[in-house]
Amino acid sequence: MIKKVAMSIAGLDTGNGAGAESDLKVMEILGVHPVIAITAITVQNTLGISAIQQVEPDFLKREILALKEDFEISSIKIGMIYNKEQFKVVNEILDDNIPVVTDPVIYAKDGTQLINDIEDYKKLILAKSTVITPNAVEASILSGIKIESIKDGENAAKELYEKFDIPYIIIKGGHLSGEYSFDLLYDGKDFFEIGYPRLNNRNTHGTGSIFASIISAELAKGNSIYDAFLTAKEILQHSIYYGLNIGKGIGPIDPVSYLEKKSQKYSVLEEMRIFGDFIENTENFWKLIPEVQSNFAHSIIPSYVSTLEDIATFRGRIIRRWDKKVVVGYPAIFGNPTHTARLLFSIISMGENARNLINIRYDENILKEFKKLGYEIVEINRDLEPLEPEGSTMQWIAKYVKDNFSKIPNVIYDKGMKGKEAMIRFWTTDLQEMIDSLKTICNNI
Ligand SMILES: Cc1ncc(CO)c(N)n1
Repeated sequence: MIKKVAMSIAGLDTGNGAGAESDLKVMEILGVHPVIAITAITVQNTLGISAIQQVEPDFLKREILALKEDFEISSIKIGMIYNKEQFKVVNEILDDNIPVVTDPVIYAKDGTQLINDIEDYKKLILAKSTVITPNAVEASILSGIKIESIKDGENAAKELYEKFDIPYIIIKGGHLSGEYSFDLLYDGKDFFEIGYPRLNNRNTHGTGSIFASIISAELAKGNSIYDAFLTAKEILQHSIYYGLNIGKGIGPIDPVSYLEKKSQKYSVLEEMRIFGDFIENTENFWKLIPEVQSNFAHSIIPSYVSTLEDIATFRGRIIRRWDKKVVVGYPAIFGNPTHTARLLFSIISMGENARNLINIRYDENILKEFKKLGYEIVEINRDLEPLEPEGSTMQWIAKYVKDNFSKIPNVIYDKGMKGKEAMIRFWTTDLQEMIDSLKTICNNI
């Protein structure tokens, strides 16, 4: 196995939010092998930086040379780099044939200065970069142009492009206001702007480092700056959404969640197959299927669920045929707005650790079996359901049960009403528990 190798020249954040560790994390996720030259150790947690120990310039040089001698480096990312002496060392080893992505982290979130000797930095580091990724504040400092709008950002990008002869300028608009957060890329000819809905999440530590690392990793793999920019925006949005609420201050964003969610979705599809096999091979299962047929909703780990896209159901439902055969309507798909998916989503939104939900035929004997298995059962009276808004029944059921019983029992049934078939809905956390319970019921009815 061979991977591209990308070098990160950065400070170490003891709290593992920004800097070298965040570079490591996200580059690994993107399939690049990161190697690190540490410029400084920062004593840092979610509350800020309390001390900085810089690495001697000579020692930094030895780190970089050891890496360059051994590996074929496909891109270099430069983050915190402390002072003039360090700039000189780095400047000497920069090679025109290797893309250099520079994140001018002049100040940390708490205001601590991470890069000193700014005038030297401009000459020795900025001007040798292929891409720079300042936020609006940093771009203002470096260009001398105050940035309060996208138009200002475009002017600052032009100024930086012309003054320092940097091929690509990216200015991040996360610090500006507005419903959308825009970043812009300037290549000397055109502006490319990407906006995502602004997230109000508090835990945003590491955003800048991770953004630049994604650009660097993507360039190392040979992707274009334009594709790298798209990838960075997408992963950043995801990582901020799932930012970690740990520590007493501003917690780290979580790029690992991007991979975690993808792999969970794969497991969910495999488990849909397992559940489908169980249904099709279980005697008497047809007795559980109502007139409107059944479906089964299965979710990724509830703490990762953000929309119906995180819940799978069978596109063709679970059908009882005329000859009592039960047929599963594959494929399993995510984001299908079925009753089962919407009810499971609502139950999860109420804070329950629910992952599986099936609707089955209303029958006193089936309810008795659930009771025998030890489940708590609740009846809801659909006469109480408000008529408006239409299509919100599943949300209403979850809220009604939660309000009246504080937790949501695993078996919820109603006796129907005009035009609505009576129904039992059964949810569990554990898939095997659901299979075992349904198997027992099928054996006994
Ligand atoms: C080590 C380090 N690099 C970069 C930043 C900027 O977020 C930080 N806080 N710490």
